[in-house]
Amino acid sequence: MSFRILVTDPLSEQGLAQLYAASDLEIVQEIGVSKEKLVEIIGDFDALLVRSQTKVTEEIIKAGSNLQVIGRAGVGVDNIDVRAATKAGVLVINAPDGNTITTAEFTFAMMLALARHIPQAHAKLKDGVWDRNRFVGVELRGKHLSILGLGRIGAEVAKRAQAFGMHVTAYDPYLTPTRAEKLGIKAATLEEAIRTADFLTVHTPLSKETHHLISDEQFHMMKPGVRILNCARGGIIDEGALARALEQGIVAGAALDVYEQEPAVGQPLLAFPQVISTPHLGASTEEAQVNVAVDVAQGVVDLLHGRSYPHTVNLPSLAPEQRAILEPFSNLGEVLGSFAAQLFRGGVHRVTIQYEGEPTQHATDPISRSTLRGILSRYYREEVHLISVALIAEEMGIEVTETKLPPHGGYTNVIRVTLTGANEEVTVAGTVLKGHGMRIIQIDHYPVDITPSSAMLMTWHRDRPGIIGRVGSVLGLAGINIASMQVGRAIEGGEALMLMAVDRSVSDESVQAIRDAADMERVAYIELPIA
Ligand SMILES: NC(=O)C1=CN([C@@H]2O[C@H](COP(=O)(O)OP(=O)(O)OC[C@H]3O[C@@H](n4cnc5c(N)ncnc54)[C@H](O)[C@@H]3O)[C@@H](O)[C@H]2O)C=CC1
Ligand SMILES: O=C(O)C(=O)COP(=O)(O)O
Repeated sequence: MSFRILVTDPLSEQGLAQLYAASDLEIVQEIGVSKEKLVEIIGDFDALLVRSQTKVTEEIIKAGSNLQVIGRAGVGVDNIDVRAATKAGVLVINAPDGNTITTAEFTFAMMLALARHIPQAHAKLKDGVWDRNRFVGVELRGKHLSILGLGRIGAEVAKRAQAFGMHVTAYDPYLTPTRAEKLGIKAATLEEAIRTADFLTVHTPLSKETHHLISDEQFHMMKPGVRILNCARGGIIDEGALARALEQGIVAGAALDVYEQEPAVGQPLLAFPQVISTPHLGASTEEAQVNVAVDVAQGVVDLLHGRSYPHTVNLPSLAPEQRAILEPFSNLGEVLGSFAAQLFRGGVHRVTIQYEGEPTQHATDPISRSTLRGILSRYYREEVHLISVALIAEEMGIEVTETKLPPHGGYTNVIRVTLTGANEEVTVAGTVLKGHGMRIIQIDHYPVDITPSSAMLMTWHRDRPGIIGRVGSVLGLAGINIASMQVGRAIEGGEALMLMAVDRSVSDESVQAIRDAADMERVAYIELPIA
């Protein structure tokens, strides 16, 4: 099998070398392709590689009928409709490590340039004016730097600022006091960070929460004379509010690398002499471009070949050893989910996945995703991807709850799936027995013990002699062998169920014949996702 990869933004050739080296990959470069052309051609590709220029919209993703992976050679994925990709089961990956230092250095270059008016003085001299009086700057030493977003880049900016004798304060909702202390940084609230800053720099992703994080209200809290930097994403700082703050003299200067609309030619902020600006160059060094292209190309190669990659944006990534531990539980979850969904007759309102024992010692998200896939595959017309299961459940209005309990009832591990609807509830539980594979151990309130198989038959009936024989003869006439069988009943002569693993599929006619022959309450033929 071979794969086709489309590259639409300029990526380092050195980074792409491993793609060219692989014999089963065909690489097509269409740099700067129009949206219309992209929609037209994307259907022929298994992977799309971009930087920040290509806007990967829902329309493009929908047209990408063969698309498996969208790779972003860099950090920010705000140019990719990740939700649409998730819904379509397309993995989005990025390369967040390769440009950290480059972007931190760039931010620092911008801070120094801003403090000392280097771009303005340079432009004057190039124009033939020797002016030593207009460009008196400020020192960084002793100034308060506030960093909003202390992630990879924010932390590297902090280190460099400390080397310059700045006092560093950071606001980041995920910053722990221990980490702040280790980095020698003052952790603050957003307001505190805003009020104390001489220099304020943003290093968050652009999200609903960070959009216009700095707007008129925040500018009015700032110390007059503050200097602002944005080398993260346009839109974190409200550009209109920044222009007003510059006009009002609150902001002494701003350094911008990123803009709400890019390319930002003609952006009114660029007309302010106190604003220095670059065309989204933060990650543009030879080193960073090789790094991110190598990383993302490796990610695409690994994922297309069924291996894992650590930087998946819309699916938690697992280390191979973790994968090996979780795989049997994920397979069990999918089987139980599929089983429960086939017993369920109405519309599911709620899915409860209960974990007991071993699975609770690990991240259960991958198991829950597989369980949901088992359930949703019954209802959804198209193939259900692990990437999109949570979103599909949300869109179908299904509430998903996970609970975790200590080991119970003699099993070291149990997964119990309960589907609840308006007037119906179905529970199926199972376990993984070391060296013996999965077992189904409970169906509703009946304890059972049976190895699930790809074809199963289940009956609900009143416990009485002769039932097994009648079912066996109908199956025998249809040429279907019973591989194993379990009978469960609460009390003698009461409600009972029979569960059989059969060697091949059972037709609707045979299901009806069993129902008639043994006067069964219900007979269900169940197919399970077992290879
Ligand atoms: N100008 C350029 O060319 C480049 C820009 N970038 C951008 O820089 C930004 C930071 O990148 P990294 O440090 O690699 O990302 P990161 O994910 O390591 O760090 C982001 C930090 O922001 C924090 N955060 C999230 N929401 C927040 C909020 N509401 N308030 C405060 N903090 C919040 C997170 O907890 C995290 O610590 C991204 O927007 C990225 O796209 C990255 C590389 C190059
Ligand atoms: O990595 C990021 O988030 C960047 O902003 C870099 O963007 P670029 O790849 O230079 O278009």
